[in-house]
Amino acid sequence: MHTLDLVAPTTQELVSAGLQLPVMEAFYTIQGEGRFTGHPAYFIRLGGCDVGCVWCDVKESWEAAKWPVLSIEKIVEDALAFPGRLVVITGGEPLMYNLDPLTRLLKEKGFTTNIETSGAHPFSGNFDWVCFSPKKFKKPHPSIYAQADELKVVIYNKSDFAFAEEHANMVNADCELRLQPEWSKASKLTPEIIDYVKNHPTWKISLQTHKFMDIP
Ligand SMILES: C[S@@+](CC[C@H](N)C(=O)[O-])C[C@H]1O[C@@H](n2cnc3c(N)ncnc32)[C@H](O)[C@@H]1O
Ligand SMILES: Nc1nc2[nH]cc(C(=O)O)c2c(=O)[nH]1
Ligand code: SF4
Ligand SMILES: [Mg+2]
Repeated sequence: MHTLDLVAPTTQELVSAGLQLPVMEAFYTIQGEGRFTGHPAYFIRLGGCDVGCVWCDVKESWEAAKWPVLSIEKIVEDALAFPGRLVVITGGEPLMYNLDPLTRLLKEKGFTTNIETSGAHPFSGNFDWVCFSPKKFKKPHPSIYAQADELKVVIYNKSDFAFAEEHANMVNADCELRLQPEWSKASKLTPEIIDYVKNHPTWKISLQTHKFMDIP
């Protein structure tokens, strides 16, 4: 005799569907970088990254299994407790996950949705602003180029200027172009970036202003 069991989906299946996601931390702060510098924003930092940047400032995010898996309803409910309605989804590498359900729910609740991504995985989600920060350590997925509203390249050594220009040639013509000094080398690199931007005025400089303010 066969019984037809209704088997509850596993956590892994719910994560694959984007209905539950590993969250390293979520915090209300001031966007420190890029186009929305200075704007109050609620950051959702998803756990897990396979890009491996040597200078990454959140290496503790890399291992997804370390972080609690939360339902998208809980993630959005937590965001609603703060007065701001700008959300930044970051990580880790947020595009490791299907972001369609989370961004759909955030937009239903009235949030503006921004993402910080290396573009190393297929694009998903409904975003008002896509900040694409390509990395030499893992090639971006082709789906990111048409989506990027902002290209933000971290400058760690001189060869990164050429890497930045290569990517500028692949994004849409209206994509905003920014160069951001790698934090630990910022005192040496910032004058070089200032010179570069003055000589290549399609670029702007982006600083990690939250680190100067000593806020998350
Ligand atoms: C920690 S990453 C998380 C999102 C995604 N994995 C990415 O790299 O875009 C957020 C932003 O911080 C930048 N970033 C990370 N470490 C940095 C550092 N040491 N100095 C300057 N920017 C850094 C990244 O390039 C990215 O624009
Ligand atoms: N204040 C603040 N601004 C940020 N902009 C991008 C960040 C990130 O880690 O994705 C970040 C962050 O960690 N804090
Ligand atoms: S892609 Fe982003 S989170 Fe991943 S290692 Fe690089 S900077 Fe860190
Ligand atoms: Mg950060």
